[in-house]
Parts: sequence; structure tokens; C-alpha cells
Amino acid sequence: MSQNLTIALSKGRIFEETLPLLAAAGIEPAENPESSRKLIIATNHEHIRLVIVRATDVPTYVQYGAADFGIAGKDVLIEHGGEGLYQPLDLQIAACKMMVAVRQGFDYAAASRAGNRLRVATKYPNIAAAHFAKKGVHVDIIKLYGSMELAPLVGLSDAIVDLVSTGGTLKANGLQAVEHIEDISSRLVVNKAALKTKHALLEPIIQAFASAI
Ligand SMILES: Nc1ncnc2c1ncn2[C@@H]1O[C@H](COP(=O)(O)OP(=O)(O)OP(=O)(O)O)[C@@H](O)[C@H]1O
Ligand SMILES: O=P(O)(O)OC[C@H]1O[C@H](OP(=O)(O)OP(=O)(O)O)[C@H](O)[C@@H]1O
Repeated sequence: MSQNLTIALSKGRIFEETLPLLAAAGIEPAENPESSRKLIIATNHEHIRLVIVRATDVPTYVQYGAADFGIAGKDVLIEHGGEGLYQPLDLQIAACKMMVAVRQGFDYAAASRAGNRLRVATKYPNIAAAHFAKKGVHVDIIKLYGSMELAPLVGLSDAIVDLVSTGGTLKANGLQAVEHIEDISSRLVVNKAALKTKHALLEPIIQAFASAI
């Protein structure tokens, strides 16, 4: 019986950087998801399809086996927890840093001193909580879903925990990075059960990705 493979990918920066890796494994999407509203995209292989999901949902689709493998940022994977996922490769794409940032001129050293309470807005509550717990700083975490840079500007929070790449977004909004939490890049994530049951199909793809990094 022939087996099928489903690959979970998100649109945007990860997809752009994933195309050359897929090509190295001989996989070509039949259409570009950026210009299509389709959520299931066929490929040049009848038994391989792509499913297009939110970046934050990739680990969930792979964990439950709705997708056999996918590509997700380390930020998303740490937040998710990684249950049910085998993470064989750091693909070194979508590189950025998880940072703490505050308004320029804000006295972060004083505000984050032991005994104080810091209000932190972020899309990454688990990463933020673990970071400040390690430092022994008490925090109130405010969960946001985007545009974190706004929060300190309008008094929603003292600090943010967010991704920084060029630093352009922080600069444009009068913020500065004050602490590095984690280097982030995207990883290949494989469903642990599929790795066994579809090993013959998955292994050459993982090898092709590894050689193309
Ligand atoms: N500025 C950046 N530079 C480089 N990589 C980034 C940057 N911002 C995010 N990333 C990485 O790319 C991944 C996908 O980001 P993308 O912006 O496509 O989705 P998102 O809008 O964060 O996710 P969602 O749609 O689920 O909210 C992130 O999880 C992170 O690992
Ligand atoms: O340092 P820079 O190069 O300016 O990049 C940093 C920005 O990139 C990410 O946002 P993204 O562009 O993904 O927007 P969104 O997550 O709010 O959709 C991140 O949340 C920052 O806002």
C-alpha cells in the first residue's frame, strides 16, 4: 500500500526560505500558497501535499499527526512545549533573536530589581515567564497576539518580550533591546509516530534538507 505525506508550512518568511529546501528534496508545490487561498496545495508528487497553517499552529498539526512533518520557529516550539515532536534539524532559516525591550530612556535595571514587579507584554508568555523566573524578577505577563511594540508606548506594559531581527521595528517605535533571551531559527519537526511508520519516505527528505542547509 502506498503511503501519503502531509507537510505543514506557514505562509510568509518561513515559506519563502523553505522553497529551496523542498526543491533540494525534489518537492515542488503545484501552486504558490502566497497567491492562492487554498489551504491544501498539491505537489509534483501525487502522494505528497502541503497544508498551509498559521506559524503558531504548525507544531499542533504535526503533534496530532494531521501533518507528518513541518517547519516551525524555535520561538513557537518552545511555547508549544514540543510534545510528540522529533526535532532532527535546525534549518538555520528565519533567524532572529528573542529579546526584552523597553522605551528608550526607561530605567530597566531599576525596574527589574528584586522586589519590584514588572509588567511584560508578549506573544510568548511561557518564554517570558521562564526568563524572568530564572532572573528572580516578579512579572505580570500580558498576552498579546501582535504589535507588541505598542504596549510600552501606551502604558500597557513596562517591557515587551519579542523577536528582533534588524532592530528596525524597535527603532521606529522609540524602543531599545535590553536583554537577549534566545537565538531563534526554524526547525524541522517530525511526528514521532510517522518517523517510524513512514521512515522510508521521511528519511531521504530529512537527508536532503540536512545537505541543503
Ligand atoms: N523579524 C523576523 N526576522 C526573522 N525571523 C522572524 C522574524 N519574525 C518572526 N520570525 C520567525 O518566523 C516565524 C514565522 O513568523 P511569521 O511572521 O511568518 O508568523 P507570525 O505572524 O509570527 O505567526 P502567526 O501568524 O501564527 O501569529 C516566527 O515564528 C519566527 O521564528
Ligand atoms: O527587528 P525587525 O527586523 O524590525 O523585526 C522584528 C519584527 O518582526 C516580527 O514581526 P512580524 O514582521 O512577523 O509581524 P507580526 O508578527 O506582528 O505579524 C517581530 O514581532 C517584530 O515586530
